[in-house]
Amino acid sequence: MSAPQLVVHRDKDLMAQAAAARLITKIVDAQASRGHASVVLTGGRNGNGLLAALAAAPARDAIDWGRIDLWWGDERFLPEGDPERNVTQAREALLDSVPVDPKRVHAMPASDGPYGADVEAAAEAYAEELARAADPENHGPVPTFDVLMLGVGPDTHVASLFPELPAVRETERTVVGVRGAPKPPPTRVTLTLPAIRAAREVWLLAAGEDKAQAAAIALSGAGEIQAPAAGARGRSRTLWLLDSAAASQLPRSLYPPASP
Ligand SMILES: O=C(O)[C@H](O)[C@@H](O)[C@H](O)[C@H](O)COP(=O)(O)O
Repeated sequence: MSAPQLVVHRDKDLMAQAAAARLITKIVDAQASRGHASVVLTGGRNGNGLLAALAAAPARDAIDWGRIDLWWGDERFLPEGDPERNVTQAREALLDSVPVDPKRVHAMPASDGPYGADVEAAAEAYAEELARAADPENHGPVPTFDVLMLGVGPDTHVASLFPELPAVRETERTVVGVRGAPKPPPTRVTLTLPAIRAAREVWLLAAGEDKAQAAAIALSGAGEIQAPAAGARGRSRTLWLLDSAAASQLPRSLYPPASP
């Protein structure tokens, strides 16, 4: 696993715009070299801010929207269409504005879907959907995601992997149900660290003063059980995208060199 790389932008808006530009390039390159792209989206303010910036980006339609698979790192286990669901917010921010192939938008099950209120069954169903889409050559339980994005919570949680809770300790399953999450709503579906670490690249999004302590903890050697963001590593790249407020408590040794 590669050591995390850090890029710090002036403020939240610039971070979202720059991250969106970075994502466009990554997707276009993946489509050029492999014919398709596979991206995992994240919920939250930073995640949705990036999607909104992507929707407004001049180069947006350099992406072939019919050849991209979209997955989620986690989902709030609420009824279909609930405004608090990550997929609802992603549709509003971006997906309703671009011609994605609905069969390639892989939303996590809703609490009024085929599994009802059984969040573990919903998680198992999503794990099976991931396994069906896994690349035959690598026989892995999930596709080789080109980019997996994660917002970072003030407590260092990523996806719905919260410090010390059972989900962050999962070492076998790729998707699990979460009950009693400290961030409402309490019931969620989430990828686990083994699934996250199958991605080629993991991008962690942290903007705002309220992320400064979490970034400093996660990047200063904390363990993944106490600081789940510390365990979010990509196979070939782990990239932290911060704004200067979120980077304000980083050890000086970590802060990227000032531009010459
Ligand atoms: O369902 C969710 O809430 C998100 O998936 C969650 O993991 C989010 O990314 C972080 O909590 C950061 O959220 P903010 O960017 O809003 O701080």
